Amino acid sequence: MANAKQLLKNSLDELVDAELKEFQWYLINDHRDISKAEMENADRLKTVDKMVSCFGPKGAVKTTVDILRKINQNELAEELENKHKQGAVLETCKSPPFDYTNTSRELKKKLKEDYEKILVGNSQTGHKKYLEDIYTDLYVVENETGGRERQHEVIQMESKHNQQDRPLKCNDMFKVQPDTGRKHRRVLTLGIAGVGKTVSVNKFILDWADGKDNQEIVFIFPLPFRRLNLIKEKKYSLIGLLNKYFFSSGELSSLPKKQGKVMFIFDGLDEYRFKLNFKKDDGFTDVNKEMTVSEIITNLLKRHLVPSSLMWITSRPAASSLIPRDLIDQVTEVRGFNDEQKEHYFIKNSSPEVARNIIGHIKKSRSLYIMCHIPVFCLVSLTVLQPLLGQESNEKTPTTLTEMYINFLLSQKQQMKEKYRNDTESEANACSFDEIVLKLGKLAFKQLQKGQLIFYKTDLEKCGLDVRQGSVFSGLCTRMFQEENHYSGEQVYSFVHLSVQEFIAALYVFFTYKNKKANLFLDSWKKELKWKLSEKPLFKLHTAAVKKTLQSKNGHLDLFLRFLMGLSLESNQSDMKELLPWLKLKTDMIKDTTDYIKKKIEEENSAERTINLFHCLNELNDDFVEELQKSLSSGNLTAQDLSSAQWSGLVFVLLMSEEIQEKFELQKYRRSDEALMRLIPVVKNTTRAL
Ligand SMILES: Nc1ncnc2c1ncn2[C@@H]1O[C@H](COP(=O)(O)OP(=O)(O)OP(=O)(O)O)[C@@H](O)[C@H]1O
Repeated sequence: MANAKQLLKNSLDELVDAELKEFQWYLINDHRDISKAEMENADRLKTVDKMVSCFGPKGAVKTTVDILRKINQNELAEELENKHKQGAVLETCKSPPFDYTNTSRELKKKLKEDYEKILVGNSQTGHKKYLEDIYTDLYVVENETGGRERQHEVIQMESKHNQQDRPLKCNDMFKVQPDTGRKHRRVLTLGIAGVGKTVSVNKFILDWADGKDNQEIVFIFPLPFRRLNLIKEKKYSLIGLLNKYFFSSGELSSLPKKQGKVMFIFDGLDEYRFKLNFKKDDGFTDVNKEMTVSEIITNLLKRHLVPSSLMWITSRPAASSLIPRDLIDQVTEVRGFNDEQKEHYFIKNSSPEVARNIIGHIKKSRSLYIMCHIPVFCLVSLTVLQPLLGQESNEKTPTTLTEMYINFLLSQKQQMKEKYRNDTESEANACSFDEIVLKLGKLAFKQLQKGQLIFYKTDLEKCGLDVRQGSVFSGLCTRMFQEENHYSGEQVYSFVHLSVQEFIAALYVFFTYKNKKANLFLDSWKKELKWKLSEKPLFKLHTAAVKKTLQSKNGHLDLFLRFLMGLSLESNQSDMKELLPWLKLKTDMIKDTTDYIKKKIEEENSAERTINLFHCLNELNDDFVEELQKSLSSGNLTAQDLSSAQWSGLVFVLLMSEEIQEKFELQKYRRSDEALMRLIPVVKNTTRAL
């Protein structure tokens, strides 16, 4: 029996050249993923290959039938349709189960190449390291009730009874659970920014591609949301999408049907820019049917498409509610490094001597040591502290998020200077680091507002950045997804880590306020004028930023807001001056802002948002512990209702607070045994637990 490619070739052979041209014209105009250039000199064979790689075999037959009808080749269309149907029937009746061994091997080879190295966001421009060399085990827990919706409070409280977080190995996440004998098929993994979700996913993929674990899975398809954003509203069949990303010659024509043989990994739900509509009752079951990426995702999750597949989704907690919890079998949380893992990270990522110095140094500053439970802070600490290690005294150790990132940028500046020291041509680049930071800031802010985390050359140019300048990429911004260039013909860029984009965006907003007297949240000159004439412009800027942040459904401005608050603190501004020498210093009052945030905390329903507002108060050096206690006991932030990820956030913000070191009024928090358990790290660090 002829395969789809042969059938298509036979049909196109029947067309004369002018008809073929007309056929290709429809192909280009009806399907945006086939470009004019690709069809320019394409003969029949090339046209067939292109269609199969874009739409998959079944989709290509359907497309051909449709176009043949449009060009009045109805008989040919019918013949093709019938022959293809007969073939499909024969195949299901007679053919033995499809052998996926070679396709699986090919996928493993590709994924190994793609995932064996990760970009390490330090100043060695776009430097990649072997994942195995930097990877340190993370603390991941199983948490069945984490982040449940409020309407399920009763069930949540019941199921939480007697339940504790269980540490879990990522590689075991989809295996039969030893205690219950169950196998989870839809897992949602939560974790705060930079805690290691992407790295965990990458390690899982690499271990599979290397043949080390989870070998019963035949295909793993990593589809990061960041990359899916690039597809925009373009329609693909699932098979077409997989062929586009993983099989350049379009050889994937079907998927294994047995349970657990195919796995989809969607990393970074918080970064997805399109709506996921779970209410729409589309029920698409055909892997060859063209649909939007959002429809592919919702239909996979609702078990319409490839119902036997495994799915792993990762997200920052603020965006986790975008997926209805009844579609998820298991929620897990990446908690970052425990103390032992932190130290192991530094040992693995530097020489033993340097590691000893760094560990000694961060241990002296309790807050910094705590912050290092987040791997991206370990990375920042490594970058910031390495150059300081030669000196005897380590004057100022950063203690807040904002201080850490200011220092991170300063160290980038220093390293860039050293890099270009003997390079006269590039010296100019090194000198204008501050200028580059502001231009990158403009880019970061504009794009962050739109929820855009990857940009094109034109976006960079609009902000005055010349991509040919090597320094643009120095540790802050990087070229990414090389394979995308292949399809779109355009280079794609992003910041080395989302938190870097969030920080630089805040720096830009603050600098524009200070030096240009402008409020970037205002959209009309009338509002701008009113703001300029107001008595408290900084307060007004802050309130606009808080409002905007609270409006966001997926919390995409949360970290930005924390940075903006941190930068407004006078003590941080002298460090910033080193970064941006022409920054105008003037003391601003922040009391109005802290009062406003406290008012918002009282009004806010979402625990995530409330915790972020507490973080903001902490960045502003406010003594907010009283406030937090009030929130917990008033029921506004009810202790029993907090999910695991929310507890982590709360404990983190408590540990960061200087106030809590002095005294910690345990009785005010003790609403349940569980609450007490969760707060143990806080108690341990308190000099006097009341
Ligand atoms: N297990 C690990 N071992 C070593 N380094 C790690 C590990 N996990 C994370 N890192 C470091 O921290 C950085 C941030 O981690 P990652 O991108 O996985 O965070 P994330 O949770 O996906 O964050 P976000 O929500 O902001 O995307 C990595 O680029 C890496 O340098």
